[in-house]
Amino acid sequence: MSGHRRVKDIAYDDEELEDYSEDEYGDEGEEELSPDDKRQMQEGTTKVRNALGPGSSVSGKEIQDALWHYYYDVAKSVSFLKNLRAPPTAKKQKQPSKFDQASSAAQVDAKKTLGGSRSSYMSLQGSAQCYTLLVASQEPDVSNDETSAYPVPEPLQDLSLQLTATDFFKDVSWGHVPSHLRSKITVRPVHPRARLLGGSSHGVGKTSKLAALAAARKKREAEQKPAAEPSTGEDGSKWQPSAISILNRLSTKPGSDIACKASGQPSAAITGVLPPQVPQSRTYPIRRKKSPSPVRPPIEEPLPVQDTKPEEEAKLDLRAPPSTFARAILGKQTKSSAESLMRPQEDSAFRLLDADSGYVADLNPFAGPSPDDVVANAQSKGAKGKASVNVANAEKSANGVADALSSLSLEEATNQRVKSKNLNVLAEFEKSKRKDAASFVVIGHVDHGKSTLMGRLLYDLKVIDQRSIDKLRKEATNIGKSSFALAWVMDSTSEERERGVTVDIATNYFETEKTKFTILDAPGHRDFIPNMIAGASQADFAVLVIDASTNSFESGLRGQTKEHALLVRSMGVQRLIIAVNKMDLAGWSQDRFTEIEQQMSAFLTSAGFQAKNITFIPCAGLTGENIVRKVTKDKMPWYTGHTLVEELEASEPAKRAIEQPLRLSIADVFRGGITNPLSISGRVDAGSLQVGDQIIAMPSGEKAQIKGIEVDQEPADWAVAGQIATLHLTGIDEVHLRIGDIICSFANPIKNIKAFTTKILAFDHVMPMHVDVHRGRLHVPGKITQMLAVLDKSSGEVTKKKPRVVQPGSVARVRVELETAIPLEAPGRIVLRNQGQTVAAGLLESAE
Ligand SMILES: Nc1nc2c(ncn2[C@@H]2O[C@H](COP(=O)(O)OP(=O)(O)OP(=O)(O)O)[C@@H](O)[C@H]2O)c(=O)[nH]1
Repeated sequence: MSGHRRVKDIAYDDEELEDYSEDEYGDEGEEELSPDDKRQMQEGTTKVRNALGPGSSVSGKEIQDALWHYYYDVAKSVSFLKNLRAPPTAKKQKQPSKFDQASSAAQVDAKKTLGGSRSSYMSLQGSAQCYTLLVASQEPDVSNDETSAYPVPEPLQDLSLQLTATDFFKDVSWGHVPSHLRSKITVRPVHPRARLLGGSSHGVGKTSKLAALAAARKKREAEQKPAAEPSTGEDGSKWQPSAISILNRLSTKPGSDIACKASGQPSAAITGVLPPQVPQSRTYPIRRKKSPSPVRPPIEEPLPVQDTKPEEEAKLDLRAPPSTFARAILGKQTKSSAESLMRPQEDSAFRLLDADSGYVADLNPFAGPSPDDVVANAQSKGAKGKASVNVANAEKSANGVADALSSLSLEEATNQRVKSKNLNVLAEFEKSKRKDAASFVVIGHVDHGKSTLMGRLLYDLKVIDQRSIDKLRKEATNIGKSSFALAWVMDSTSEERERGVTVDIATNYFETEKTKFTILDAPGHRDFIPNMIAGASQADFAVLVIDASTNSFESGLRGQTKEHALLVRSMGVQRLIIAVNKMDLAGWSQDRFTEIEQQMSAFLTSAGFQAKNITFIPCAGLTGENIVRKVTKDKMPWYTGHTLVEELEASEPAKRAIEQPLRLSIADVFRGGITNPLSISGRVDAGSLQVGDQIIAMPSGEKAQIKGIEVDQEPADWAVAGQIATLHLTGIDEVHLRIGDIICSFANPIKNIKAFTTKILAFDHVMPMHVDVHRGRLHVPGKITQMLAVLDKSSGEVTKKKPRVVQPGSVARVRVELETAIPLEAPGRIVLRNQGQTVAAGLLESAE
């Protein structure tokens, strides 16, 4: 929703506010693209069309789908669409594989014999990468119908790319199957997947706007086409697409066991001969036209199959049998019910592990204390300082499974007490002569070259060896993304590599003579701003990457370049290095560099950065100019300043709040091995800690003890503010530790609060509204309940009391209430977001 409409919709009444956020967002998202999306789509379509040339047969819809899929990235969309239309022979010059040879032979054959008439289709070109095959019966093609869980793409126009499965397998001996038994092969697109669009696994936990729009579009299309109805059975019951696709896979071959069971014929595996031909309705149990339940049949009832005898129907229960664990838990008392859940065709291998077979002894798991009780008992005994845990008691009371657990708990219990060296950490830090530690977040609009720049930095500093880079180059080239090889040093997940888009913060390390640096490479795409906020919350300073090439700088300004800069400033970052990147594409032009420098300086100083804390460096991450090695005179004779590394080194060490109470924001929680079963990592925001310290985790309020510390991936006795440390903990369960929680000193914990007053800088119109409150990795829903005052930007004095709306760019004081209490304290920094947009960033003034 635009800020303009929001102003009109102001409602101070709490009840009205309740309805404000999610429903409206969902509806609007389903209706249409946002104006920004529309603009990007329009611009992108024109650019792609131009790049493809007038002779291209690519449709407008295909272009828009590609732009959507690649986040409006024109280059990627063009290359995808070109590949889509490229003739199969043009794709690879190298020796074709046996499969390729067979496939092209089949295509030639099919062209000769079948001409242009095609009843179904299959794109062979590119199919290996993009599609998986599903074999469906020759009955009405459910996977091709609109209600299918896997809608099939539009048929390709180029007939050389279209073949039926029957054509393809025509010359294969087992293809001589009577025509009424032949199957059709349909394609199931693997992409796009909603998960990537929906943000990272660490992230928001709800579908992104893009994913919501895509889902809505799909839903609308399905609703508009009555052709979807053929999936209704004779009795009017609708088949469940997902269930059907599962059954399709289970009933692929007429001779398979399941198909034989459905038909009442013995399977080939049992008889050693192929089954006689059977009527189709018997062969494929998916045609459950008399199904009484369209969703899932009741457990006791067999899957209804047309013309199938009742006792045979029972054999069609396709449910998975209970696991060994489930059977062990169910034990003998529930044997009959367990038995009733078993499929009749269960295999003998499974029976070997059957609870009745003797491998799992008579188990009555409820006779003694539960495994959790045993662990808890042992832990509490350890915590009380008893020298030894009463293992005998545990053995007596627990069954076999619990015995194993009790021995584990014994070890954990004895580890509970970790002796502190009682170090004077401040003195240790002073005399340690450790290199300075600094972490910086790399920010900027999507695709401006952040990851490539960092990959180049690590490569030129020899943190990454030549072999690893060669390997990445090869892998990137194999999927047609050779230009992303350096970015892959940072972007390590398959999703990120496939899409060429960073999703979550990537961390890497390097050191120079003076300083140990931690790189926090942030995603540039606006859907992943929560992850960017998380990265920025751990940074001492920021590197803002700007693409200098034509139009890119300008589109970045309308996109995330300004938003990221404002966000980091609001989160306390004062120093900014601006890498004016891709200077190779800007012809190493001094004019372009100066233009960017002037525009950005004006904006950044108005946003609260001091001119002395901003530095501009012209560079090219891809080719490596001015990153570690200086640019040669023939390219940029006009530049005599620092390289990026020199500028990083020149950054003054950030002031550390070492003497304040301990505050560490958890960035990750992980289970280690036997020696360190539970660990967390995060930046020490304030204070210090050492091995043996008692700490408290907030908001859970649970205590724990530090068993070990790692700093810079090496064991350490202590850590201080500014360092990113890994803590191995004992005496706490992992359920009490979540990403975003705060680790505090035992003596001085942070408070959980449910409301606060904050001074905000408005990015958008701000009014009483629902907001997500972000603090580092933590974010909770809340709402702005009171608009207290508009403030003068420089003096902070009240210029207007109780405003109805705060305009973008203004500073104001508002009161925020949270749905759940979280650990926050003044002067903490928070970001307020609404419907995926950053509306304000603020400094906490008082907590309630
Ligand atoms: N010509 C040229 N291309 C570059 C340069 N730096 C990056 N690129 C290309 O720009 C594209 C995007 O680069 P990335 O490093 O993935 O961009 P990013 O900013 O990290 O992208 P996100 O993290 O997804 O926001 C890739 O194709 C790079 O090869 C450069 O200096 N010159």
